Amino acid sequence: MTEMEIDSVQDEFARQTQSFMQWFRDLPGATFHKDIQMVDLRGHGAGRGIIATADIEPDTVLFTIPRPSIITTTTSSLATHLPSIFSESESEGDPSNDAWTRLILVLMYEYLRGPSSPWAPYLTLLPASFSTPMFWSDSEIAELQASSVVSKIGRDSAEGMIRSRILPVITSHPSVFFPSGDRPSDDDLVGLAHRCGSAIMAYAFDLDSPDSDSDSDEGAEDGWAEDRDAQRELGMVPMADMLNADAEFNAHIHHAPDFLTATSLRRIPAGEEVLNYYGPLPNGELLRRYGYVTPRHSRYDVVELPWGLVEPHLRSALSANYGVTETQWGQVDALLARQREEDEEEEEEDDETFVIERTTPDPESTGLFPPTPQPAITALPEDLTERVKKFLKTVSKVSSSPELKDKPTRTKIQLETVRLALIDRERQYPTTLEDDEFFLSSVPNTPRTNKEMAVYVRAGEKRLLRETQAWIAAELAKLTSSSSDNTSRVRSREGEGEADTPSAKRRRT
Ligand SMILES: C[S@@+](CC[C@H](N)C(=O)[O-])C[C@H]1O[C@@H](n2cnc3c(N)ncnc32)[C@H](O)[C@@H]1O
Repeated sequence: MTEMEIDSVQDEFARQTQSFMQWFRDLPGATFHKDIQMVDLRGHGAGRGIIATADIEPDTVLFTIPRPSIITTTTSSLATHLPSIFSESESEGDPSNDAWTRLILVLMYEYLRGPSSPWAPYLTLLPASFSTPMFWSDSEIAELQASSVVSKIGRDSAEGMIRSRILPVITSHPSVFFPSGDRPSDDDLVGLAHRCGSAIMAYAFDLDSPDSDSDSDEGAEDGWAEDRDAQRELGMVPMADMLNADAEFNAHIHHAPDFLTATSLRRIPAGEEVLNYYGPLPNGELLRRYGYVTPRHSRYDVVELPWGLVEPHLRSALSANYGVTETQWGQVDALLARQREEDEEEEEEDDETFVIERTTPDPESTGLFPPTPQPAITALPEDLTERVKKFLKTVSKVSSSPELKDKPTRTKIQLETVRLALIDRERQYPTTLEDDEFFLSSVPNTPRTNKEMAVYVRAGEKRLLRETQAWIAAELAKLTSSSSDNTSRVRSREGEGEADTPSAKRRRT
């Protein structure tokens, strides 16, 4: 780009910000604190953001967003044109009737209205393109290596959903969506739907009902859309969604019946960015939904460990060290299959995965991390421990080895086999942690390019795998020293019920 072209892009960016600010200030009931300002943070790879221009005290209302200015299925006029789709009673069972699909339709409708949409100045601020992996090339996605994020990108399923649930609604109502008669091609509509879907993913709020004056974030993290399929009100909240975010933050969105407010959680010094919170997301998930990663989110990193990596090590350890025979394996498999049927445990399949994560304290009410405890591995996932225990107990029923009746022995087998599975899991990534750290050593503190972000994600996962292996090694050492110190005591407890192991905090991914 020539300097003149750069200037004109910058002018356009500033002009759009200005016209949005004017539009926002003119909304009946909207407020915007005099000591904050919307700024251009593209130099930091963060688009627009809001900064404090003077020191701000805790509990200060930073801005107020009147509910009617939020784009939802009730505030947009699309609902009046398509009552059959938007009225709950009439649309029951309709595949386009979920909060996610309906908001995509609403957003597309408002985009297609152009300048006549009441939200036109706001819509121009939403990105036309996204840096989320959904839009990466195959070679960029390959840089995520064995991260489980890869299987969650879902471009094909999004495309399928758009073609089967969004396009038919739009093309069968041309007078609503294309009143001027100018109908974009199907491919253009699919492109717009992708754009709206990604905007919802990175910008939409999961709105508390206007009837519940709530600060409660139960179920949804800080009001951000979590469960995309649930029948809940999702909305695009102008200004609230201009706040960037981090795992340490200084502002909070409060949902009141008639308006939403952004409030400071602590003193925000002049020059500091006002930051919201998107939840305790691992960097992989932050990248998938929002297209960026930050060092502070690393504490929430996760790795998925499939049962398929654990079971072979259990089987070979039990065959080699405890003499379990082929015939006995046949009996074990039959017993396990029967138990599965009796328990109706659908999840307990070969492709079941377990989420390895650190035990991490929640941020304090100021939005800062508590100084202690530091995030650390304190246990293996409870569901993994349970599954291994069940497996070992079943084997001990058919095996003649007396050692398998001994709880410390079973714990040792469990730890050793999971450690081997973790090593296998780490080997699924084609590069080592050391390779990745070498690459990252020449990258600025906050990675920006797709490759940098991908390496950051996969390195974080490898670090977690190493930490878990180190934790297991320490547990095994404790077990060995306590068994040599207390052989007699351990023997006297043989056959006792298994004590509860500490459980890692469970988190959905
Ligand atoms: C709700 S919007 C925030 C406003 C956005 N910066 C804009 O200009 O429209 C969320 C998007 O902002 C960007 N973002 C938010 N927090 C960020 C951060 N800490 N670092 C970099 N980008 C960030 C990401 O692109 C994300 O998808």
